[in-house]
Amino acid sequence: MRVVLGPNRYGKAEVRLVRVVRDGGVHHLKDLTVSTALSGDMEAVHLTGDNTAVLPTDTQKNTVYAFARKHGVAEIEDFAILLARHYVESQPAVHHARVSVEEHFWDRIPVPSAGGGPGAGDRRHSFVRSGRETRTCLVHHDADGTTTVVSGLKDLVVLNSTDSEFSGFAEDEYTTLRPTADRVLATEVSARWRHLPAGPGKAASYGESYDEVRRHLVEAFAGTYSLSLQQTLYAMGERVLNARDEICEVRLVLPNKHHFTVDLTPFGMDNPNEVFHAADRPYGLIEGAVLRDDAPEARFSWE
Ligand SMILES: O=c1[nH]c(=O)c2[nH]c(=O)[nH]c2[nH]1
Repeated sequence: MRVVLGPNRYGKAEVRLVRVVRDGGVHHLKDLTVSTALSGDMEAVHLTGDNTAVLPTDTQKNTVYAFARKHGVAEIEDFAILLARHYVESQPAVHHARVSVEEHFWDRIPVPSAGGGPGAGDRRHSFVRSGRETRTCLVHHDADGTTTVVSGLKDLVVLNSTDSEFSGFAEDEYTTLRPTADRVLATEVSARWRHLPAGPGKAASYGESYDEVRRHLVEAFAGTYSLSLQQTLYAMGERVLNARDEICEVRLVLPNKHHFTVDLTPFGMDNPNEVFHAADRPYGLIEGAVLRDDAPEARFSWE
């Protein structure tokens, strides 16, 4: 028996970066959490403690801040690609880089004004952290020249207060769930979508692509008469793939945020689907991938 080193990578996790762009007196914010991980010829460091091949995680972190200053931060995918290529192309021992970025949104604080007179509008340098979802991306760059891009979002909470049923399910001796023809359907969407290798089509930036995929996901959730969350999941993925040529696969994680009608009969009241207990756990967890049948090999895209 011989012991060998298995797959490994190392990097800096969750570098918090805020970049302010000063456009005259009007400021713009980018608030990111960046994680980098490198792999390659790392036998020596693990087996003998020889650090020659190791670009320190501290350096990886510094590069994130330096690149933010040098190149600015536009779309998170572009920033991640720049970093991933830099680590691989500048370090002979590094054969693969994985960069993940989360973007936290901020909204401008509106200026209060009496009757919308002079001074009405948005503050130039004051922001409130948005209640919106978090935008994400995961980029890999390999020494063979391959770059893969997965974009995504998380913490997007949506709810339909009707147009959702769940019935006709399998039953056994442990089943107590009653079929329902009208329930609340709520979920916190985690979605990731894989771009075709060429990236978004000529006209589409990653920003436009993100806005459109998000719109399609939300509209598909709202517009689907749901017989199960699984069916809604498929409809959401299918809608994105039909609408967006640059995407070849969508992966969704949808917790079923159960809303149970409260029994008010002890108080002599009915409850015609109006008062609910929003349970936080346990929750159903529905996960699935929807993809074009001609999608290219994913290789390391999702890792
Ligand atoms: O949409 C649903 N899918 C399920 O698989 C399931 N299981 C369950 O108890 N409720 C639901 N709802």
